[in-house]
Amino acid sequence: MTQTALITGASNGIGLEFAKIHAQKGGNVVLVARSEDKLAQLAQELESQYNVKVWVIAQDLAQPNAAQTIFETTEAQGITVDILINNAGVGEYGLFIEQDLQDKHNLIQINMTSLTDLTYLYLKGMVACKQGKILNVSSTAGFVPIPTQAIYSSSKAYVTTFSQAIAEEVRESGVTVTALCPGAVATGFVEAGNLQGSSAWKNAQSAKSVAECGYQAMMRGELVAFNEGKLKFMFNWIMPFMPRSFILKMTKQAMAK
Ligand SMILES: NC(=O)C1=CN([C@@H]2O[C@H](COP(=O)(O)OP(=O)(O)OC[C@H]3O[C@@H](n4cnc5c(N)ncnc54)[C@H](OP(=O)(O)O)[C@@H]3O)[C@@H](O)[C@H]2O)C=CC1
Ligand SMILES: CC(=O)[C@H](N)C(=O)O
Repeated sequence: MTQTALITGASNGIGLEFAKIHAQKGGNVVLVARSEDKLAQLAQELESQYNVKVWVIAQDLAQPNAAQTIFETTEAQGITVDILINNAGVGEYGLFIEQDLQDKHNLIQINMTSLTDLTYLYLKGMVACKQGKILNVSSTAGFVPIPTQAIYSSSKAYVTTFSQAIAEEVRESGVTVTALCPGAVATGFVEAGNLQGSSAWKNAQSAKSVAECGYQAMMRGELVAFNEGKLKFMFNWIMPFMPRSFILKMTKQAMAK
């Protein structure tokens, strides 16, 4: 049966690659982002190249009602979302007290609140049908506190914890929830988050490789997925045993420009 995937942040980076992967496998796609022109172009390309159905929903996930609007749109069009990929997210760089508070509210809305709302709205139907998959794109940043990314790293800690908790809640239902925790990835995220020059991205991975890893982990129903084995080992078996003061010095240094 053709499965429909709703992918947020599908106009660029990792989300764009998720859309290509799913369409290549014959899946229908709902593309969500702000850039309607880019999404329309991508929709045309995917439909002609893979003979799948593609819908475009242009929505700003920084808006409080964005998730409800997206849900009402798919409901109104009779679209059953079998796979939800909450990929959209924004970064940050700088000392907390020097940040614009509205920008932080937007980051929290996009990275946490809209992700939560979309998960709530679509998970209910998946559990009722006893099938479905959710992939929440988190980050290795969620495993450690990061000076200059204080709210971003906290937002990803939320995504990783939230995803595991609801995965266990619905485990008997046939629905799986996966948190994908990439390391540095070479996308527009770096420029958009004013992160350019930070040594953390010196060995950034490709968006394509991260999406492939995340998609496979989602299909296997993994709880928490890393795109690199060394990161999985480090964040699961090394970092938890390090002194907090040492981790803070290490993350601060990694973000230094
Ligand atoms: N790049 C990296 O190093 C890492 C990224 N991640 C995570 O991966 C995910 C994808 O990031 P990545 O692909 O790298 O970033 P990109 O900046 O390349 O893509 C971000 C996507 O999110 C969309 N987006 C941004 N703001 C909004 C908004 N307000 N409303 C709706 N959509 C929005 C953008 O579309 P548009 O502008 O058209 O709205 C774009 O499609 C994020 O959750 C990020 O935290 C995790 C670890 C590392
Ligand atoms: C390199 C990082 O801080 C992290 N992976 C992120 O930006 O999400």
